[in-house]
Amino acid sequence: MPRRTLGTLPNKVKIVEVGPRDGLQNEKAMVSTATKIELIRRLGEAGLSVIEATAFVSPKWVPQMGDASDVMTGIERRDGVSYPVLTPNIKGLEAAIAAGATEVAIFGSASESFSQKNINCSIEDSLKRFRPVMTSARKNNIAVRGYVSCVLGCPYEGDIAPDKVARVARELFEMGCYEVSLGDTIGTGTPIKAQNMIAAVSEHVPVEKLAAHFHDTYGQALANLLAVMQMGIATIDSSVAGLGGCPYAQGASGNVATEDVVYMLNGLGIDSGVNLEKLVETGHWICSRVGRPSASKAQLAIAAHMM
Ligand SMILES: CC(C)(COP(=O)([O-])OP(=O)([O-])OC[C@H]1O[C@@H](n2cnc3c(N)ncnc32)[C@H](O)[C@@H]1OP(=O)([O-])[O-])[C@@H](O)C(=O)NCCC(=O)NCCSC(=O)C[C@@](C)(O)CC(=O)[O-]
Repeated sequence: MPRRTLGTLPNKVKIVEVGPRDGLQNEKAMVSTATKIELIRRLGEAGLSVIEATAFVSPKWVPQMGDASDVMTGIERRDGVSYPVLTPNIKGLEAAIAAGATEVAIFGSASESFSQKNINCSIEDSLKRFRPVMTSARKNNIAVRGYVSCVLGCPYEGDIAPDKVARVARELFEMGCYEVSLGDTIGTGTPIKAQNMIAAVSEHVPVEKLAAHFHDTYGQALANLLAVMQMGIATIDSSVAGLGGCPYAQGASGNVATEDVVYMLNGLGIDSGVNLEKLVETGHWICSRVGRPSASKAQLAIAAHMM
């Protein structure tokens, strides 16, 4: 039988694990700093090479990230693993550097309303605010990643035109972000919509510099990922056990679960460097710690055999 293919897919995918930050930021009950540190350790042990550790944001806005400095100074750093953190402004960057961060992320939005709700300023002002962060990061040898939220829809404005996404992504890239992560913050995207958005953005930012950051609110995230991988996307953001949601996007569920992504990649013969069994154990462990069921289908299925 001829071997079936899904078009051109990458040989290797880099997973950016966002569970300790995006996954936990929306938890109502405070998760202890020790649990966060242990989660990051276990994720490293499972083979994740990029683990977004925390966010140096205002604790009044996101109380769960109020222990950012303690998390960053408390983690055990593994060789070959990077631990980026969110920094919305210079104050965040300075605190992140003081806590030993070597990589940060700035985060903007393709939606004017979401920008106001999330970071309390317009898109234009956010870009102005990011410039000194970039300059200072460069001086301190800190790598900077960029995020664009609401790339496939906004909780306040509905549809977002791909050219709006492309504009913000281009600004972040031209400012010096080494990679731009495109967030389907509310998970409303579907595969063709996701491909159209990537087509628009990749006219301005090389596709190998883009990452897909898809939430799974409508169960579309894996389908959307496969669709954009066919266009050359080889960096995927995901969250262990599918934990998460955005404090400024009511009803949005977590990122696509890392376990589900790794299971799909394994089935496609694509290397991610992640040990699925160890990841499943980690997903099981963090769900028991935060007292919620896993949102990962693969985790539930595999754990049923393992535990
Ligand atoms: C950006 C601000 C700070 C503006 O908030 P603001 O109120 O306009 O800021 P401000 O400069 O007027 O400062 C207000 C207070 O916050 C303090 N402050 C100011 N900056 C910091 C800081 N860095 N760290 C700690 N404290 C800070 C500052 O010192 C002051 O304290 P006070 O004098 O009142 O005691 C605020 O809106 C904020 O922190 N927003 C963060 C919201 C957030 O974290 N959202 C979730 C992450 S984004 C996301 O999830 C989407 C993503 C990335 O995953 C992709 C996707 O899925 O789409």
